Amino acid sequence: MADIIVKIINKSGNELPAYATADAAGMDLRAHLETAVTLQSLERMLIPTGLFMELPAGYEAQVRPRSGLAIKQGLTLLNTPGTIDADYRGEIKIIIINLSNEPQTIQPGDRIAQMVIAPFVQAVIEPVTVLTDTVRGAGGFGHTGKS
Ligand SMILES: O=c1ccn([C@H]2C[C@H](O)[C@@H](COP(=O)(O)OP(=O)(O)OP(=O)(O)O)O2)c(=O)[nH]1
Ligand SMILES: [Mg+2]
Repeated sequence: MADIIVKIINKSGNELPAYATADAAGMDLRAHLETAVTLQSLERMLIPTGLFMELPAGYEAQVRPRSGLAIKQGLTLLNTPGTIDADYRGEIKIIIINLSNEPQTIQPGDRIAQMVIAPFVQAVIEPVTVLTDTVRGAGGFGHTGKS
């Protein structure tokens, strides 16, 4: 299988994103900060990474929370999974929110999120007036498994 090449400009001074283990799905992303920042309970903040990327056509990057930060500090991503488009050339930024009851501090270089590279398809939208019948029909939101 050919390598999927992701071009990255790193203006952060932090190490480049990398897979921590042989079969890791995500690469951790680090905060590009001059000084530590503190988020109050329920406060959200846009944290820069200092990274600028060029993904191959047909691929996106998904920015996801780290489970350790979520369980230990209540820090998660407000828009998870964040979508990085293949044609985006701006800085990758992370929307962190503090869902804990206490203030939480992020230090420069902290690993605040992880990034998964994934293929996607662009669909062709076909407007119609009737959809095909199915067993499920309009049932949803806990519809199955009831007698
Ligand atoms: O967590 C995120 C989400 C998005 N982006 C960047 C890359 C993405 O390609 C662009 C637009 O993201 P999105 O489509 O989610 O935002 P929008 O609110 O729809 O803005 P736009 O109108 O620019 O698409 O912002 C990030 O850096 N971090
Ligand atoms: Mg958009």
